[in-house]
Formats: sequence, C-alpha cells, structure tokens
Amino acid sequence: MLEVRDVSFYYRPDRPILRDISLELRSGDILCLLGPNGTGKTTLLRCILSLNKIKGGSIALEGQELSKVSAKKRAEMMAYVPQASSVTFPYEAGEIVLMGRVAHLALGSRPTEKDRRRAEEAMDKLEISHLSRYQFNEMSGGEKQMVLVARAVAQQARILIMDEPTANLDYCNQVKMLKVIKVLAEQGYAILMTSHFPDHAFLACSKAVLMRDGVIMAQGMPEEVVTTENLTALYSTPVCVAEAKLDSKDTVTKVCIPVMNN
Ligand SMILES: Nc1ncnc2c1ncn2[C@@H]1O[C@H](COP(=O)(O)OP(=O)(O)OP(=O)(O)O)[C@@H](O)[C@H]1O
Repeated sequence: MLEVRDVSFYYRPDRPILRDISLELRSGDILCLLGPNGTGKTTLLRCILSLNKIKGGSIALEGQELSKVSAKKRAEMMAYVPQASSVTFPYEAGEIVLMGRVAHLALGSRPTEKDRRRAEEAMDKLEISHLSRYQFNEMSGGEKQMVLVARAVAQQARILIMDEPTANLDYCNQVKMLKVIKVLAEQGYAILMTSHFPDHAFLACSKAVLMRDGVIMAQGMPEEVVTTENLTALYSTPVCVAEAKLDSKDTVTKVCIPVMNN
C-alpha cells in the first residue's frame, strides 16, 4: 500500500534530517515508529503526507509515485490523525468527524446525507456517538483523540498516519486506543503510528521501526527488534526489556523498563 524507498530530507541543506529511510506498510499492518525526541519521526510522517517535499528517494502509494498522485486522491487513500489539541472555532465533535468527508466533496459543495451517515457510522464504530454534540474544545484528551480517529475513519482512507495516538492518555485510554487501532488493522486498514512507548509495539503492533538521528537503526517484528540492546542504544540510556507474567494462565508479555543508574 505504501512504500518508502531511500528517502532523504532536510530543512536546510547543511543539516540532513532524514537519510536513506526505507519501509513498507501493507493492509493489516500496524507499524510503530520509535525514536528519541527530535530524531525525525514527525518529519517523516510529513514527507509521507506530502507536507514536506522529499529531497531524495521515492514514496509510492499503491504502486504510484506519490508526487504524481493528486491531493484529492491522496486524501482518499491516506488520513492523518494528529495529536489532540484545541481547534480555533467552537465545533462540536460530530462536525469535526464530518470534516473527514471533505476529500469526497466536489469543490464548494456541502456534505450530503451520505456524508453525514458515514460520519455517524465512524462515530458508532469508535463507540463515541454519544459525544456527537459535545464541544470539541471541552472534551478530555482521550475523547478528543477518539474524535480525531473517527474523522480519519469517516474519510474512508485505508492508510492511517497517526502521530503519537496514545500521548497524554491514561492507561485506560491508551488501551482503548490500541484496541481501536487493532480492530481497524483487522478490518484491513494499514496503520503507521509514532510512539514514545516501546511497550505499545508489543501490545498492538506487527512491525517496529527504530529511528535515531534520521536513520533507521533496526526494523522488523517487535519481538526481534525491541530488545534491551537496541532500546539502550536508541535512547542513549539503559532500558531493560523484561518478561512479565500476566495471569494465572502463564500468559507472558514483554515490558520495557528504563533503568535508573545511581
Ligand atoms: N519546520 C522546521 N524547520 C527546521 N527544522 C525543523 C522543522 N521542523 C522540525 N525541525 C527539526 O527537525 C528535527 C526532527 O524533528 P521532528 O519533529 O521530526 O522530530 P520527532 O522525532 O518527531 O521528535 P518528537 O519525538 O520530539 O516529536 C528536529 O531537530 C527539529 O528541530
């Protein structure tokens, strides 16, 4: 669905930000992009969304060079879920979700009954229909994040690009969000998400990409690449990947623990 090949990018030629980035995203994938602050994760998402023009390499959507895909077509294929923040105007949650239909409207036309139905279906899918008339700016971080995912689902794009979808969420809402992401992947969506929680790669993701200083250090299945050695090198601080027994049935999961040295 999405193929990134040897991509490079800089804001200023004397300071490369991304170098030789290659990754692939297929239907059903949940790819977790991990890396320290300032390493270029958001910059890469912006390149994939065509908000930054790449300086080298290529990005292909369904086999077609991204620069040759029209903005309308791109929006039909790919949706962006930003981190939840406030909006300028006092929109209701339902109106925000309806904005996901813009990609499907002819220039200057108003949303049709079908668009409204799609928006309602997206809210149903995320079990937030009861929030439809709430003021977006008055909602909690977790509720806002769900509304932004619903907007992407209403857009009916099969690739979801999510910038830290679990940032600022409590455990309950982190789990809720990861469950939603898993269900969407099971329905055939391809999901690329950034995160500062390597544990989330184990909880929900099929692939992990470890990025440092604008290059990919390692990528593969979370069990293979999210390791004590790799995380310690990635974050320049000791991190231990340990196994935790979850219940009496001996279910074991991996957890990542930053180690405080004296
Ligand atoms: N518009 C810009 N102009 C110049 N430099 C920028 C711009 N946006 C980001 N940068 C720089 O590019 C580098 C990568 O930033 P980016 O936001 O992609 O990192 P990130 O990995 O997403 O970080 P974080 O985890 O903190 O969100 C940083 O050094 C940042 O200062």
